[in-house]
Amino acid sequence: MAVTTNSVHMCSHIMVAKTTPKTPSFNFYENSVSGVACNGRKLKRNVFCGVQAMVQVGLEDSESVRKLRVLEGNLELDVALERELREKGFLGLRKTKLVCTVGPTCSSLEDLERLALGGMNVARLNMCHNTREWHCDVIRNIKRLNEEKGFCVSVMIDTEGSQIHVVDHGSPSSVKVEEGSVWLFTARKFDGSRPLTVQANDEGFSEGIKVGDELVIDGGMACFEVIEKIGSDLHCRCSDSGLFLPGAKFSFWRDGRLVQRNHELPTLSEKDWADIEFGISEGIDFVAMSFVNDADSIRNLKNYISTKSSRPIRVLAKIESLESLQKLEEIVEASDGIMVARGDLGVEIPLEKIPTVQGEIVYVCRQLNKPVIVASQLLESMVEYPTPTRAEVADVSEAVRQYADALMLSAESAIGLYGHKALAVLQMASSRMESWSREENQQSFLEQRQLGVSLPDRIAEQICNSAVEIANNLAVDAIFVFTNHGHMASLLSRNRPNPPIFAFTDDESTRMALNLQWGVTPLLVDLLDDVEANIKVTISLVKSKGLVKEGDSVLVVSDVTTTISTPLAFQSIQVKTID
Ligand SMILES: Nc1ncnc2c1ncn2[C@@H]1O[C@H](COP(=O)(O)OP(=O)(O)O)[C@@H](O)[C@H]1O
Ligand SMILES: C=C(OP(=O)(O)O)C(=O)O
Ligand SMILES: [K+]
Ligand SMILES: [Mg+2]
Repeated sequence: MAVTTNSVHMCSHIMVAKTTPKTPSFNFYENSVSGVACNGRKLKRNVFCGVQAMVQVGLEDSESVRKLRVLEGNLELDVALERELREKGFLGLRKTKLVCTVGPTCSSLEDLERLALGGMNVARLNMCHNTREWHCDVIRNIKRLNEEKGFCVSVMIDTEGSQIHVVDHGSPSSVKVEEGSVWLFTARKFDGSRPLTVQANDEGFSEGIKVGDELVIDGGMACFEVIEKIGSDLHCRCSDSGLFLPGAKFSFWRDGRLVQRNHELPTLSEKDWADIEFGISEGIDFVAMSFVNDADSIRNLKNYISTKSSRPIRVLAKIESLESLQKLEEIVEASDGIMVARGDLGVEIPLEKIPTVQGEIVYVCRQLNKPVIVASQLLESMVEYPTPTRAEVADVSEAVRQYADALMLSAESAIGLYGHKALAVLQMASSRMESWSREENQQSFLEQRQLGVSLPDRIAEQICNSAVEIANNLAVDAIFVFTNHGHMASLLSRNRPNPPIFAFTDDESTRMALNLQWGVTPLLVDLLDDVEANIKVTISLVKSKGLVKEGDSVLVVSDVTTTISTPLAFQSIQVKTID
């Protein structure tokens, strides 16, 4: 079949070829995709099936056709992953990625190594806390583990952002609020703590607030009714007793709806910009931007980073306000990934809405092919106890069932005594739910998004959708993908295939970014210009590590250019049986 458009010539081949034991060449037989599928049975040895779509790019596009470096290679495989692979085999590999917040109880080299061995894929540094020097030491420790011990842990900084909250006076960790008691909320500073007085960090905290509005602390820790407003000060009577925790956040409600206020606080404060600058100089992989309210702030930061850093840094948008939910699609499109920041989100939307909103965010991210992290309070009780509540395990399992790319620990790892245990719980719960989902085969069909997507992108998407269907039907042991910027790897991941995806790249920042994508094991390898040679080299490298053996089958997807003099971009699928 050949389709000709103005600047792009496209022809698709579907081939099945069989080798004879002694000759390396293939005899090709034309066949159809349905002829390739073997209804879940394993391929016989020496059978080679291939589906290829070739795109001949017009001359004006030839510059953009990527060239791969020609170098015989060395395979960099994460040691924690290698261990897991040996223990559990390909199908047993955990697909859901794990993010750990690093804090005082896990910041030493030994503790970080323990977390890395326990499956931490990304280390998160919350710039709200501690000094830049402290964060610097942590980042250097992680880089050291990666370089010296062969781990592959990416680094994320999470900006402090600007938000209205209670100023912490260093008073007892929690203050009791009795029903009927009347409290003063003010932005005025005073020394030490004063009874029944709460200081807000911003003068505009009560702008637009009226007598009769409801003031909710931390999404329901305590509730007040505004009974008097004098200047910017509010007198409030407690209507539902509870607790004030340090740095408590508040939201105002009127007639059952959040009072949205466009206060003047910028998404990135001066301190945030300085922290980002610091992150760039330390070679971080991700910036998670707190309190994103529109796509512009994401685009600005991405532009800024591209002018300041020679190495790409992925920008993740934290969805933690009502406004960001209202502009979800545009924010997801503009960002490199999303964090469902349930802690603050639970202050701005009713708690009972969190599970469905989380499901929607995860779904939109998958549609738009962006990785998504489900964060906050997953195993909160493990901050104090060595075992989670059953409800927490159910919450973790639900996030895995929704096919989130990653799960995140916050205080559990940052200040808890059982951070490594919490990580093990995530590991076990996600592996269990993944295999259950696989058995249920609840692969939900992805709508085909056609609008606004260019033809080469659509080809890559279709190739990856078909590749995953073939991989699942043939029950191959693994999917190999050769990728420069991780695009094909993420399109494969988006289909949540049964076999693991091994993404070979020679770009270090691509490798670190792919650490956040469901089911993708990113490997750094020197790639050759020749697709067939890359396949040969990587298979033999993986084989030499004892990770694949004779009779195993792998499906290979590549989106690299050819060596042929006419510029050709190949996107191909092949199934190889190891011999
Ligand atoms: N770098 C750090 N230094 C000290 N404490 C930290 C650090 N990172 C996190 N924490 C602690 O862990 C808790 C949970 O982390 P996180 O959820 O990231 O922050 P927060 O609760 O402020 O939103 C924080 O409240 C804080 O007590
Ligand atoms: C992850 C979150 O952000 P932070 O911990 O920075 O408040 C959250 O609010 O859930
Ligand atoms: K933060
Ligand atoms: Mg938050």
